[in-house]
Amino acid sequence: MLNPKLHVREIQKKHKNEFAGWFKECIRTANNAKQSIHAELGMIAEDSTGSIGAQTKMSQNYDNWERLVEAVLQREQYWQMAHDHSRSPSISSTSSDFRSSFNLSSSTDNVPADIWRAEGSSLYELNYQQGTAYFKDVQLNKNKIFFKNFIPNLVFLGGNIRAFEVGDILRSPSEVLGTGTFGTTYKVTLDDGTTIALKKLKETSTEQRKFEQQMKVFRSLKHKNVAAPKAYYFSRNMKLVIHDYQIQGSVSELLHGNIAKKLPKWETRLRIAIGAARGIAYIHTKLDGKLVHGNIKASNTFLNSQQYGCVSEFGLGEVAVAVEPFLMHNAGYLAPECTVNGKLSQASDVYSFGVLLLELITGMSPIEGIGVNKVPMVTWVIHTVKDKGYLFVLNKLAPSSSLNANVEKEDMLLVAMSCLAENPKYRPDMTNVLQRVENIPNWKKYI
Ligand SMILES: Nc1ncnc2c1ncn2[C@@H]1O[C@H](COP(=O)(O)OP(=O)(O)OP(=O)(O)O)[C@@H](O)[C@H]1O
Repeated sequence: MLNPKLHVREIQKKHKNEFAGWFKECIRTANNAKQSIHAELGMIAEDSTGSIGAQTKMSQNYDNWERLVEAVLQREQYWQMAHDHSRSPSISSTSSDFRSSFNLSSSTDNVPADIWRAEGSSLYELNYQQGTAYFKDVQLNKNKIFFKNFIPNLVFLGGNIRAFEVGDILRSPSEVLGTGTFGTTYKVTLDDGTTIALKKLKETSTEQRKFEQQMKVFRSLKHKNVAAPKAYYFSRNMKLVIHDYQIQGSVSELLHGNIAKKLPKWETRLRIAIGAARGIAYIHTKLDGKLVHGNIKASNTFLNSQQYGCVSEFGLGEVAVAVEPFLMHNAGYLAPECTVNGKLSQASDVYSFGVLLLELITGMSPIEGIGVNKVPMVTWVIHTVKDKGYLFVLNKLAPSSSLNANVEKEDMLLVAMSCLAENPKYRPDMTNVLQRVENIPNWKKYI
């Protein structure tokens, strides 16, 4: 593999428009080719077990697709980028990070801004506004620069994930983790052992531009309590969203997946609450304070590497198949007004967070029935706190032998109850909720 440190600035200066035009054309042609072959092949067909991996036919399809894209590109002579340059590009072996800026007009959508070698990989990154696409090879031949094996498929959104291709996913073993509101999630183990969570969205007619805009929003989210997607794939027939696989499982599994019904330590639950509150409060500050998570629940909350909660699976309502909030798989978490006006909001996020707090305090699922009438836990708590007070509820659902934990659970129940106000106007905003949740623990007692 050649060292791709190319002295292209001179070329780029002289031929900026030519490069930009080339890339635009290249992406357009490749996308057209990709779409027509997808239409023919129908890409990923799930087999009866729901597995999407190790399908010879599929990898053949992918090879065909790759060959077609390459053929189209070659035919159109888009490979040849630097013809007729008066100065030949040279190869340097002194670069430590391989970066070679093309700095094409990055203000235009779909026009790449940078190309460099993907760390620890044989792929070459091409960055453009919506994310990062990959080439397999870059070659120099005399005064010509060749970009080989254009891979216009997966777009990476930053973060520490190694570059791979849709073909890698198709060839890798996968298992279904579950099917939710927006699609089916698979755990895929890549050939080097890396695991990813891949969500195949239900059929949607979302325009590519809208989809990519939402991905751009995801790309702008950088917070340790927010598990944002790492890559996506968009074609007419298939939309994939890729996250890191969360090895510790979701908070739902931690609370309810244990056969022995052993709850995580109270201290862990405190950290989950604080982390999730930080993540949601951060999301609420984005897009001029207009971004809504829209799907807060225990199965979308995970533990980050510091063992604090982090929230995932947000904003998919914007790009996935249109789902009325009350048809979402979020029974028990949905704010009452959403069942009437069908609109998710930051206030409805606050309500859902209040439900998550109750779940952490009691260890019960929000819809688990209480008493002979099997009243759902959240409804029971809301009514019983009003009738009989906080201590009665805690003694019944969350008894604890430690005085400190009792005090903290009571504080958390107070915060939860304010989030669960029936009228959204009376719910605190997430910044306020965060402050209160952060003040609950008496950390000295845990040292
Ligand atoms: N990144 C991930 N790592 C590990 N498990 C995950 C990951 N993403 C989702 N899961 C798990 O996969 C299962 C299915 O998730 P999915 O998001 O498709 O549905 P859901 O959470 O039940 O509902 P919704 O679509 O409304 O979020 C859930 O148990 C979820 O906790």
